[in-house]
Amino acid sequence: MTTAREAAGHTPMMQQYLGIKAQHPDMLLFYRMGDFYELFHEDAEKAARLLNITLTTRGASAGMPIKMAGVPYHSAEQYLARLLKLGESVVIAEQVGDPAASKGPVERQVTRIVTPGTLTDSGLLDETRDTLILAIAPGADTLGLAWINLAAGRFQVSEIAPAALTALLSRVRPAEILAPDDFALDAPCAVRRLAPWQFDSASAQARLAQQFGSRDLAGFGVADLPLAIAAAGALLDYIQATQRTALPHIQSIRAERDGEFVQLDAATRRNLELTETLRGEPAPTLQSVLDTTATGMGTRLLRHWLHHPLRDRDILSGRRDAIGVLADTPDSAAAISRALRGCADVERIGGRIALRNARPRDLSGLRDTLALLPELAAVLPDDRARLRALRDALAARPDLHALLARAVQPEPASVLREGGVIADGFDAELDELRALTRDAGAFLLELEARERARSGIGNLKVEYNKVHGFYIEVSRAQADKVPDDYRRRQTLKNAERYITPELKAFEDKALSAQERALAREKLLFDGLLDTLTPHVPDLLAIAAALAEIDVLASQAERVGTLKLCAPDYTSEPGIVIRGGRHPVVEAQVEHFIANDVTLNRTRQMLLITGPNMGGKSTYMRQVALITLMACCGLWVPATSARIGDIDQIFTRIGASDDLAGGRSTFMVEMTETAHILHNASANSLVLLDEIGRGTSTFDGLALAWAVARHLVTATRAFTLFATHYFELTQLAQEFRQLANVHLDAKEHGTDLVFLHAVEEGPASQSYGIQVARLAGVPSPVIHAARRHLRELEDAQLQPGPQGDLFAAHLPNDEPPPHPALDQLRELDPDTLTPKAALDMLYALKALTDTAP
Ligand SMILES: Nc1ncnc2c1ncn2[C@@H]1O[C@H](COP(=O)(O)OP(=O)(O)OP(=O)(O)O)[C@@H](O)[C@H]1O
Repeated sequence: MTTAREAAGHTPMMQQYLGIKAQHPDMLLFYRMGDFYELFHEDAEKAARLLNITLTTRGASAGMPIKMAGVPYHSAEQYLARLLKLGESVVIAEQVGDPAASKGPVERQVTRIVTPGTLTDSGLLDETRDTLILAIAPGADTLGLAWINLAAGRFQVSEIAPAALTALLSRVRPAEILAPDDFALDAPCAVRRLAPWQFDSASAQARLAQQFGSRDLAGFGVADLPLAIAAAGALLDYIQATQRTALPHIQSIRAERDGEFVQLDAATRRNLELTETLRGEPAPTLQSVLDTTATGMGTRLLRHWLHHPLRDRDILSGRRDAIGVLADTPDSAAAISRALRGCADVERIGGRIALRNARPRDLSGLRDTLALLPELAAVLPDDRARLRALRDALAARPDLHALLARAVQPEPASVLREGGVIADGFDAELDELRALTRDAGAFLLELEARERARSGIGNLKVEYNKVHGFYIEVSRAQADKVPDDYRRRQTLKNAERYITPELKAFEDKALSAQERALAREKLLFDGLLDTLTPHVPDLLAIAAALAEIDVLASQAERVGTLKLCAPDYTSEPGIVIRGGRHPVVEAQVEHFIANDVTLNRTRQMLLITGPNMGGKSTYMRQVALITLMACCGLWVPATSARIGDIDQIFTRIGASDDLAGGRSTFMVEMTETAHILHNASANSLVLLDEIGRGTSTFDGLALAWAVARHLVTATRAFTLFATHYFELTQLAQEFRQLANVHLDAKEHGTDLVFLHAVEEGPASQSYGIQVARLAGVPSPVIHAARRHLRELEDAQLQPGPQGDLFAAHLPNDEPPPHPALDQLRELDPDTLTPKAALDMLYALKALTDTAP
């Protein structure tokens, strides 16, 4: 920061700059100078590095050369986009004073602050995903969270345990996080630090109530979430400070309910490649296979659905049935998609209207979209409640269309400052000013004819250019014939240019008419935004309906193309899928083999064995993906699917180390396993792929064995457990809830053919060496491996440590459950009198003395 004393030695302009910069020390300041935004000092160095632009110096201030880098005003947006992608925030200071009228530097003001999480400009936003900003207010053992999609005005809160933060961040995916200075956070996005006092719950309550125009927050169902409210208050203040305008489209706040979503942790979201591959690419993923939506709104909603699978069966069957109706009427689904292709991004336009940064083409796009709504409503089938509700939402605002049709030119200019936005006939004064400019042509022709006659100069011309305005041009040879009232304006090599009092008077009128017309257009445009602002909530409701119709129609199209079926939602716990396929792998192989799965209370865990490359991972993932798609209300790649209530999906798949986080491959594997064992319930779906392979064989085997056992007996989660430890298949003899299934391969001469069909029972062979040969491992190595394998197999026939490990050792290691535990399980504390409770305590104590 710069003190007044330090600033004193600087030029007046630098003093102004430093004054503004001192208010925003941790953001880049774009300081407008003529046609450039300039950055100075450290900002200049940073921008030069990040944007690869030239770093120069400019004069000196306080005896030091000033480092400077600049970007042209007209292409500033592309530089902004790059900085925001890198997580930087940018403060924009514009010239607001009149350079001609001001002594000293022109007055400048911060007009907006662009941050990664509060973007709303169409040029800067990614059309395919929501941009969100999230605030964290930490409490003793709870975190208050609030996040907002500013472009759409959606405001959400939640309170969670600190351990659940990573999962929530991987779901919400904010572009920017606000957190108090002292809160330790390692986030994959821009983090802005605020002072802890900015997260004050009491003032936040008042601030939010004022924003929503309500007396208190009782009506929003958030009153009992003080930390979440504190986060919401800090967030709202920050947004207000960056946008520097009212936020009329933020009208309510919603708390997420416990158990609303099927929970997925961060690793599971990644492993299932819902919207990004493990390498971070957008395809091939579940979204890339399913997304045939026609609008950015549809793409974003589908992405949101895939990341927010629900447990509310009414909503899910509503979506599923609507897709079914549209799939049965392919003509209307196609007509809907056609109409949607003409729709603008009403959600973001609505947001920009509210934030007063809408552009002319936002309004023409909105007008054209509103015009399409009746057509869309007419082709939307109405024999399902969900579709009827969506159709009603479309019928909302014919009056707004009429207004925009009258007010905005059919193809308005892209920016307001050049005019050509407001339609003729909308405003009498504008029409009159435009007529003055337009009629200039006729007047000038008439003047030219008159002056030729008056002067007798046949080639006299009346013309205009930007620098000199209007003039009469006469060739040098004729110059002595000009009348007396001609005043010389400019001398060229072969011609003289003149002005007359009449032409001067016309010039003043025409130029000022043009300027006044532009000012008038600006005024009318602002007026239009004023008129539209109170209707933004209606526009956002229309946008939500368009997005959902888009997703439903696109999924109806997918039903036929990808051969999907409608899932059944049952109250019985479990998952039963017939003819299931992996939607992404299926698109990549020539002939995909469909497989069944049955998981229920008597068949809780499937232990999957089979050769490498056999299809174990594919099979497990397809069960998770089909379950997840069903929990999004989508049709699924199977011939039938019955899905019980699933509360969470966990995956422990694939090896990856987290070197940056200081965790080895095995450590990551065990951390994820621990997380599953702590958090999975009897209604969870758990996928475990080759647990324990990252360590020595016996350690790994013993761990895998114990994990499987715990999941079957204690957690009772529906589990798919793929393993190369054949020894584990013996567990099926111990637990009837555990079944062995396997994938197989057949050797055809030197070839190995994978069958990809899931069969009951354990696998007989692993074919690891054959797969290694297919992969091109040199034949001496393959031969040596074969020889060694035979030796190992011979050694195994002798009683050895491995046999001991499973036949006798480990199972007997487990002590039988203590009888006191059984008594405790039977006990119902609510029905005990104090006396009985005391007696029970003595009885339990006596048991611990006698039992082993
Ligand atoms: N059901 C199927 N139908 C057709 N092809 C399949 C099927 N399942 C898997 N595949 C093909 O086999 C390849 C390997 O499958 P996957 O990775 O699931 O094997 P895996 O048994 O998990 O192997 P590993 O034990 O080496 O991890 C897939 O990339 C796919 O091309």
